[in-house]
Amino acid sequence: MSFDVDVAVRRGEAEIACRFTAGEGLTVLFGPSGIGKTSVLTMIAGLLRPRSGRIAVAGRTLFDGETGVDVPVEQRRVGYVFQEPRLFPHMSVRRNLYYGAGRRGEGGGAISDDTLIEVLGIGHLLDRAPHTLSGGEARRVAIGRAMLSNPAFLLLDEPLSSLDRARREEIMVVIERMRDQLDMPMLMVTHDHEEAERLATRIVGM
Ligand SMILES: Nc1ncnc2c1ncn2[C@@H]1O[C@H](COP(=O)(O)OP(=O)(O)OP(=O)(O)O)[C@@H](O)[C@H]1O
Repeated sequence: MSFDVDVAVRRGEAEIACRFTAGEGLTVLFGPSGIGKTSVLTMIAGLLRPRSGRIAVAGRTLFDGETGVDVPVEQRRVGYVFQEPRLFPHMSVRRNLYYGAGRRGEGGGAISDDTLIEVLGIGHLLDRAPHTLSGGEARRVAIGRAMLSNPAFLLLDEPLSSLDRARREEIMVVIERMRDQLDMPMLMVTHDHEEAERLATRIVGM
């Protein structure tokens, strides 16, 4: 089981509850704007505490309201790709990419750095500054930065939003390759039906 999630939380006026299990590959959390998809990702990441419930990823319990387990965010080994790329503006692409790489232990991650940079198609961008990148390039670097921190699982929050058609296609191809080539649980949020249908191994409706 890659994701085993059963959480509830209140945010302002909104009561958010979500329950699903998913196997290997890419799980898509699908639903309309405001339903609570981002909130679910932040609970799985450990940035928002559920009022109750349980979160396990790849067999490891990260939160359990009954037994009091609540693994801190920095120990969850989560790769989080936010809705906006959020690259550090004063660092080159290379330094952005390797920002979290100190966490890689002996033997590196599930994929070598060179392979990852090749899959993402960002090898020619390493010495560039973030403000010189297109939206699609910046997204690919943000995905690379998350992956190079050697995460145990990957959370992607609308990684295709606000990109034009060509850039969306580029990122979709990258996500498909990661889904098919990496043995890593991936959970992606979208409100776009076509994206969900194309990329998901399993779709969870919210
Ligand atoms: N800090 C907050 N204070 C009050 N209400 C909040 C807060 N954060 C989120 N909410 C509310 O919780 C609900 C879920 O928000 P969330 O961002 O998780 O939804 P979403 O499905 O990811 O939406 P979108 O697709 O628009 O990003 C919304 O109704 C939102 O208004």
